[in-house]
Amino acid sequence: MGPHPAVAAIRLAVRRVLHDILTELNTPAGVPAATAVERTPERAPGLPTAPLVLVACSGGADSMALASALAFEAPRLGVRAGGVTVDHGLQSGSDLRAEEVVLRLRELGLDPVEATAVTVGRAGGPEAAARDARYAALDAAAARHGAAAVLLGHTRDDQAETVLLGLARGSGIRSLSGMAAVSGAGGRYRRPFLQVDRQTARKACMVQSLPVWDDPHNADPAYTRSRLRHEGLPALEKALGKGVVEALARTAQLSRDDADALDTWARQAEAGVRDATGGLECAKLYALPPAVRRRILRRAALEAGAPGGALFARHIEEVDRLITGWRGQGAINLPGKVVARRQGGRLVIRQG
Ligand SMILES: Nc1ncnc2c1ncn2[C@@H]1O[C@H](COP(=O)(O)OP(=O)(O)OP(=O)(O)O)[C@@H](O)[C@H]1O
Repeated sequence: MGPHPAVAAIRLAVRRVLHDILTELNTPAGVPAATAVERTPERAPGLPTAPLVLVACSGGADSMALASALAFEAPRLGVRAGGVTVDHGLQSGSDLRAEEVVLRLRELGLDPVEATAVTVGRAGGPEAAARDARYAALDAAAARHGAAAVLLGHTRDDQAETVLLGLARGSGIRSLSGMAAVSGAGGRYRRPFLQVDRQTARKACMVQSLPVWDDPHNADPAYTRSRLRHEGLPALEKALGKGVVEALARTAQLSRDDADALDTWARQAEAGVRDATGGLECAKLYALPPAVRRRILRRAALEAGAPGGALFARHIEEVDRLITGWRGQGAINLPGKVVARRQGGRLVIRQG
């Protein structure tokens, strides 16, 4: 008899990502994919060591399921599997819990395994500060161990929540595109469970008798994401039906593809709207579709020194009116002391 369907689903998701990682490792600089690494689970002495893949594990159901699937699949593909848990130090006893997670990961057969403690600052609010500290620690661990990739346990439900948060910001399809399956420096971070729902991950832990830890923050209504998880999404499901989570996750993928295509178009179009001195020509900008034009304007504002996190859609709309609704209006002040003004037929965006 095969594994429980939930276990089969999480293993398949991880297997696919490990295959991707191996294919990329075997194709540096366009060399056709060799399957040497895949065919030699046990390495002969003298051969380079097998690539290492780490799982970032909080001890919660999603990342414990991920760790168990990695522990199962990695040796079959000639990959070494390790784990890292980050102690945010935000609750008393968090260090003991981190040690417990380390033990569980070791029991699964992962090696190396480590707990790493971080100090969470305040910048950007509690969730963002914890996330920044966590990724810095995971980056450091990946570099220290020379890991080829770090797996994260975000599920389809997390993706749906991220899309809704983006929708509420009202800043275009990039913010609807949720989390990428591959992100970080050199594509370090992988999210194998973006198509796997939270219930499946939880079930997989249950049937494998894996103890999981439920983070009290996940149920704390002080956190926006927690309110969305426990109040927002259930209300949407009640009103729109059960398929809403899947539809939101699909929206993420479609939006990401659209946003990537528009970004590429904008990069290509930019060369055509600049004059010999690099100035932006208003008439040529006017002729472009708004989605492309606004991307060029945003890039120009960022290049001039406007901070990305403070540059909102409404700022770009204001600048856009210098092109599309020109009636002699004055300069537009943007974050980071950047100023956009129209001078003759040129748009000038610069600091000060
Ligand atoms: N303390 C931590 N140490 C290591 N990795 C973490 C930690 N917290 C989160 N992660 C990683 O980030 C992913 C997303 O975490 P988040 O807390 O947003 O979601 P979650 O649904 O609660 O996940 P989980 O059930 O695995 O805790 C986790 O699945 C895990 O891979």
